[in-house]
Amino acid sequence: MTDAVHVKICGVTNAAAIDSAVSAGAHYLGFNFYPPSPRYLTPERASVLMRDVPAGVTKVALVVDAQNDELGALLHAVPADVLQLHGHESPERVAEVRARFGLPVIKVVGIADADDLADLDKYLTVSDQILVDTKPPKNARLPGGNGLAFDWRLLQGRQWPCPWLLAGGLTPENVGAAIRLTGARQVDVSSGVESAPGVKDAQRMAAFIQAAQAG
Ligand SMILES: O=C(O)c1ccccc1NCC(=O)[C@H](O)[C@H](O)COP(=O)(O)O
Repeated sequence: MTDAVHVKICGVTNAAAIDSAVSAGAHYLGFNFYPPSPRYLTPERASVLMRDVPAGVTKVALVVDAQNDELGALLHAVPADVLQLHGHESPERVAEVRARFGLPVIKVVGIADADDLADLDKYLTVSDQILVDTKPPKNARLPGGNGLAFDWRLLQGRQWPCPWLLAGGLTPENVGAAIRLTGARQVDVSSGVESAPGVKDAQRMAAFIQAAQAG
């Protein structure tokens, strides 16, 4: 028997969403520190919310092209377990952040076509995990959390030496098919389990986790 698929619920913004995600079996919770996002939390607010996350659930701090002083202040304020780098961080920058701040790093790589998979390879030795997400369209307001899927067939037959998560436009309705096609053992979702931007829906989170783990 294989282990259950791990689910990351990204962009939780309040205690009710955290409770629902944890009760439904989320393995990771993502806290968003990108100010233009509808899921943004101040470090002060996030710190209060993160304190009540049970041990065993991984608290991920999502940042976009953050500089060292911002990261230092953030990690002083919040008890994050992992950093998610969701900007244009180079492999050298990922290695630097990991060494300087001493936390495991998830680097996000955006995929639109097969060429992007070559970029992904550059991060395999410097990042603890890779989050394989849809590349944001040029006119997108946000670098992630856009509810758009990429062509999952691009991942068929791929194997990487480090753990990875599949993201981008996943929903309770399509996550089973995405897992079957790609072989993902970890999945990440934000807008597909919301009733409005930044508002997580308890029923959709539970349905998503059930579908992922059945998948
Ligand atoms: O969600 C946001 O607002 C966001 C803003 C800036 C950078 C990343 C952001 N979200 C990233 C995530 O981790 C999402 O879970 C991932 O991109 C998938 O999002 P979705 O397609 O909405 O499930």
